[in-house]
Amino acid sequence: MKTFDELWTELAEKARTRPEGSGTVAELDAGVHAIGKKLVEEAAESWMAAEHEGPERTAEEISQLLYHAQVLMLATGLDLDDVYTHL
Ligand SMILES: N=c1c2ncn([C@@H]3O[C@H](COP(=O)(O)OP(=O)(O)OP(=O)(O)O)[C@@H](O)[C@H]3O)c2ncn1[C@@H]1O[C@H](COP(=O)(O)O)[C@@H](O)[C@H]1O
Repeated sequence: MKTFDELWTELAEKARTRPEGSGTVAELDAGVHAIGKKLVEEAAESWMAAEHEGPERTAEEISQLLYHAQVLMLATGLDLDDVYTHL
């Protein structure tokens, strides 16, 4: 298990060091348009899971939504504080 902040630290490091085989690096290379599509897809899957598939599947989809949100932040050069300032 990892927290949101721990995932951010891991993904930022992947973006910086670009290790072979990283899905995050591949997604960053695919660009903002492709990442945005994944984000919307996971949002829809979270919604569908919440309505029809129960809390465990919903949590899984939301975790993927958070992952893709972080990848979009990395792709656009945002840091956590840039987002937190709006909370
Ligand atoms: N938490 C995640 C995570 N959540 C979602 N995803 C990606 O989002 C996809 C989920 O999308 P889908 O539900 O559509 O499932 P899918 O496998 O894409 O299905 P298809 O579209 O392939 O049919 C997964 O396949 C992963 O590519 C994630 N990829 C990585 N992480 C974590 O990010 C860290 C870095 O990962 P790497 O960059 O791959 O080393 C690790 O700690 C990982 O656990």
